[in-house]
Parts: sequence; C-alpha cells; structure tokens
Amino acid sequence: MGLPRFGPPNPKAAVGDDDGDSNTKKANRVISSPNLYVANCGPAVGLSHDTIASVFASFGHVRGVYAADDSGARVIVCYDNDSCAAAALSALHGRPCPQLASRTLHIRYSVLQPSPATVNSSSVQVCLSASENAIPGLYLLPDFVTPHEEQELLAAVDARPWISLAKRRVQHYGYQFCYQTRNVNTKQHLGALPSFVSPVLERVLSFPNLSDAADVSLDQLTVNEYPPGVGLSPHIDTHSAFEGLIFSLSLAGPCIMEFRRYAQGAWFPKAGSSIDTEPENPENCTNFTRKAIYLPPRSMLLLSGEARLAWHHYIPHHKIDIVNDNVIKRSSRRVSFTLRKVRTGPCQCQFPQYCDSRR
Ligand SMILES: O=C(O)CCC(=O)C(=O)O
Ligand SMILES: [Fe+2]
Repeated sequence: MGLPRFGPPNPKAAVGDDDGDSNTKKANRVISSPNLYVANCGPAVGLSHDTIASVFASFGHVRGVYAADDSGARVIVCYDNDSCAAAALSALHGRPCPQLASRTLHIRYSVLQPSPATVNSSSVQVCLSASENAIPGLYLLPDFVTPHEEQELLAAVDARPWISLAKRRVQHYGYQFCYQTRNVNTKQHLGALPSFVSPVLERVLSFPNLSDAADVSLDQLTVNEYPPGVGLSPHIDTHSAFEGLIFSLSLAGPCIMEFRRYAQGAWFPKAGSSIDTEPENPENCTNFTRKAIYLPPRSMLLLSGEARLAWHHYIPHHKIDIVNDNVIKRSSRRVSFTLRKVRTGPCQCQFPQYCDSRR
C-alpha cells in the first residue's frame, strides 16, 4: 500500500515568516496540523531521517519522517498531535539548529493531500537485492558485463540511429515496438539481433534461476536512453506481445525501479466507460502494493513469473534517488537493453486479470 500522503504546505500556513503580511499571520493563527513540512533538511544535506526524527522527538512522539519530494532536502515530520508540532515549529523554525549540523530550518505546517498524484515514490523502501525485494520471479545480477564491455555496448548503439520520443531516445532490433498498441508487428521482422549484443545473449543462457524449460531464444531488443529526471510510466509488458522472460541490462547510470501490484489488475477503465475503451492511467490508481529495487549500472534484471506477469514496473521521473538514506544522483544518462522473445500464440498465464489475451 502507498505511504501516507502529505501535500505541499498551504502557502498561507507559514508560521514565523517575517514578511509582515497580516493575511499570512491570520492564516498562521488558524491552521495547525500534526505534520510539519521542513525545508533545508534531509539526506541530500547530510541529515538522515533517523537523525531528524531524534531531534524532533524532543517535542513529542514522532510517527515518521518522510521525504517531502525528490529533492532530498525537504522532509515531512509527523507527530501524533498538533501541540507537539506547534512546539517543534516555534522552537526550531528560522534559526540554526545545533543538533542538525547548524542548518537553518524552514518549517511550515503540512496538510494531508487528497490527490494521489503526489504520492512520493522516493519514500518507498528501496531494496539492493532481488531476494530482499521478495517478488517471486524477480532476479538481479550485479556486474553482468564488465566496464569495458559496457563502453563497447554504448559505443555500438551510439554509432547507430536513435529514434527520438518525447523525453527519451530508443532503438529497436528484431521487431519494431509500437508504443500506441504496446505490441509488435510479428509480420515485420527486422532481422537477427545485431552482433554487438551476442556476448550478452550468450551470457543470458547461463543466467542462474532459469528453469530447464526456460526458452531464452530472445529475438527482440529495445534500447532506451533516459536523460536525468526521465523515467517510465507504470506498465506490464503486454502479455500477448512477449513471452515470459524479460531481461533488462542497465548501462551508464543507475536508477530505481518500482514495482506495483494493483488490486484491480492491469485494466483501469474510466468510470462509466466500457471495458474496451482506453485504460485509465495507472498512476491515478492508489490501491496497490509497492516495492522498489536499485539497479546499478552493468547489472542485469530478470523479470519472470509473477514479477513479469502481475506486477507493473515503473521508473520514477527523478533526478536523484534516495536509497537507504543515501542520495544517488542519476547520471547524465542511463541506457538499458531490454531483451524479450516475441510471442506467437495467445498468453495462457495464471494471471487473467493482468492478461490482455483474456480480454
Ligand atoms: O529501462 C528499463 O530497464 C526498462 C524498460 C522497459 O520496461 C520496457 O522497455 O518495457
Ligand atoms: Fe517494461
């Protein structure tokens, strides 16, 4: 389930701002909350959530400290009641705090935000290994290619034409992927996968965790190049388009990948619409379980079974990721090689609510 949601503070709710604005002061007197929005404070400025919690705990029981956004320098501190928040605000706002590296904190009351659009994905616990993440069928192998091989793969794709999408660039091999239908045209074979990817394909054959029956005759490659701050919307790779194993090699830079298991399956019909109309954007749906994993450069991710068929995967649109209180900057680009096998018959999986072959 998503974490508690706290919107940005009401701009009229600032307390102690010395702006002499009588409307602001009036608003300050009437608005209070057990939640504080604290700026100039967070992992990006060297203050862990635990350290922040211990300082704010002098004013009452702290229920939690959450990232307020993806800056790493603004947090939400939640108390049990308004009076603790008021005491912390009046003691700590606007002056250097010796226990927090003498930073001057800027504190306002925060308000609960009803819109799901601001769910803060940076505050989900990010796992460093697939076993810790514990989604059946998800595997991550670090150092799948060497730094030298990484440079060769990047040089190979940079020597070939990129297709520019709105926010990122792509290349397709084997079969063209169509973003409108989220499918491939199986009648239009572009040819064998290029030779620069052969060492990767060979190594995939000995990927641990593959069953003897696994079909790893991968025939479709999509190369994605993400600039910093660009991610990918939540999606399940179309069941009818691709078989059950999806490999994704990360190159040049890291990211986190979030996984969401939606209670309503993969189809989000808008209220009043028929099941055949355009699905609602899953980012507007809130009823899901979430997990996240850190993908370092040169690692290979395998999505199989439940992880491939029933969980949406998503790359948050962040310039930094917060992993165990550490701020990890997205580099100037991340390039991924997604390797799949195009499906020829309908999917007959165990997850009909996520399967377009059953619609
Ligand atoms: O960039 C990645 O690692 C994932 C790409 C992806 O999910 C896709 O192309 O469907
Ligand atoms: Fe995908």
